[in-house]
Amino acid sequence: MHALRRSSGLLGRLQHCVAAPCLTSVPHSELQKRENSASANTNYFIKEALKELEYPQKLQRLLLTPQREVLVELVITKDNGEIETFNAYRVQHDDSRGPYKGGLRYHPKVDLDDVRSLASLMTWKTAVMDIPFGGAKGGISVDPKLLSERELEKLTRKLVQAIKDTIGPQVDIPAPDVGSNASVMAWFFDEYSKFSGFSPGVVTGKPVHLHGSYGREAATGRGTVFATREMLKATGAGHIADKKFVIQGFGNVGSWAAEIFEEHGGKVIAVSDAFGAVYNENGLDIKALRRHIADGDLLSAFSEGEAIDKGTILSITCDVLVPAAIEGVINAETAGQVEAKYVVEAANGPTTPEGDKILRERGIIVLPDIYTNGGGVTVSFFEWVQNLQNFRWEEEEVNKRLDRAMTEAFAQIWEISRQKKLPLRTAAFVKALQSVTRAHLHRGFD
Ligand SMILES: NC(=O)C1=CN([C@@H]2O[C@H](COP(=O)(O)OP(=O)(O)OC[C@H]3O[C@@H](n4cnc5c(N)ncnc54)[C@H](OP(=O)(O)O)[C@@H]3O)[C@@H](O)[C@H]2O)C=CC1
Ligand SMILES: O=C(O)CCC(=O)C(=O)O
Repeated sequence: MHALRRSSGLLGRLQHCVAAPCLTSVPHSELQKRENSASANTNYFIKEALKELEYPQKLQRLLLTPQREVLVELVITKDNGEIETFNAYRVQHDDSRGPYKGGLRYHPKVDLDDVRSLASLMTWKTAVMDIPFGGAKGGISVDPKLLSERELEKLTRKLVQAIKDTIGPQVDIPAPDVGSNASVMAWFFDEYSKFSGFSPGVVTGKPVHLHGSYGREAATGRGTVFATREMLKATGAGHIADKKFVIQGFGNVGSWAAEIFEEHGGKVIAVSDAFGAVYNENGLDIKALRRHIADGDLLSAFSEGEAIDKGTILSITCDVLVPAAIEGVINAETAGQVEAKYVVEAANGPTTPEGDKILRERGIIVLPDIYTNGGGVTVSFFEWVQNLQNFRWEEEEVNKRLDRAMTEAFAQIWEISRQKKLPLRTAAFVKALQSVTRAHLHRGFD
């Protein structure tokens, strides 16, 4: 711990970084910590793990503080000739273990505080999964459903033009998140390459025919299933095959997780999206449901299930509840209604500290986000490696490596949890904090 005394030098450098690259200044009100904000919730969980580690205050601050925050305004001309502006963010939390890495969220409610929280989660996730990346996240305050494809493309290209000097294949590598997808990543790659030459490694989650990786689209859902399998095994609960699952969110992560749970013999008895929910006590036919949605039909109109109020999804009796949509859904009001033995956090930040406390008191085991959904960034890492090598792996190879990564990370978290008698979330943060701290100490601060 001797080297930690030098952390004030690094803090100085970080403070400089925070101020220097902002393309417009961040409103002071935005920078103030909000009670119960997403970043306050994330920091609460980190601090809980820091109590186990007893690191000096300056080091704690270094681990909690993002290294750089970029806020830009994007202006596009819409198809009808009107001009519209959007706020966009990229927060780079920590790069001690490798280039910054994390998705781009296109959502009307996204703000700097959300992105700050999500960037921090990426730092701990890459460390938990032991892949050589740091943590970052980006977002645009936009409802992508209200833009035409052409407008969305323009907006993405404007984002690249605005942040191109702070990203790059060895610097910061974005990826899909809520509201963005492989097409967005293709535009991103194309626009960046205009400035820097052919650079497929600047972004992951690209279409498979355009330097994407087999298996990336399904990776977060598939990783969630592997994670659940390991948890059920370790806790003596048996296999996925005889379990009932309820999934909130039926986008990329939720729908792939549902399909792969079903492939493993699990019964997915209810799923929801932003507009509705559908239930079948014998298990929904997930492939048929996905086809139904791909045809443009409402999830709740699926004829092989009963439409239910989406507000009831968290309280349906099941073995495993999988929040796979948005933040903060399991909170002081809802945690008491959860009727599952396990909560598997496929979404980022679905449980607030208050919600987490209630689940713990009720003996419900929570598999934390920074591990559960780490399959996405793990296969993003595989994609990046393939891009650097100009080479392609078979899907079977990708999935096998993903399985190994999820299994090994679980074993380490489980061991810490057992040895230190900690909930899995705190154990995961302990593992991640130790790994990131070790990287900082080895690299030095001068
Ligand atoms: N994509 C990835 O690889 C990764 C994603 N994650 C996390 O997983 C979560 C989901 O991301 P992803 O699947 O990519 O996003 P998508 O945009 O593909 O899907 C989000 C899903 O959540 C639904 N949703 C939105 N609001 C609500 C609500 N209030 N109640 C119920 N459902 C709702 C959406 O419904 P609708 O379609 O009707 O809008 C949609 O089905 C996020 O927390 C994300 O950060 C984590 C790691 C990697
Ligand atoms: O694939 C990636 O690089 C990051 C995905 C992401 O944003 C996440 O894990 O939350």
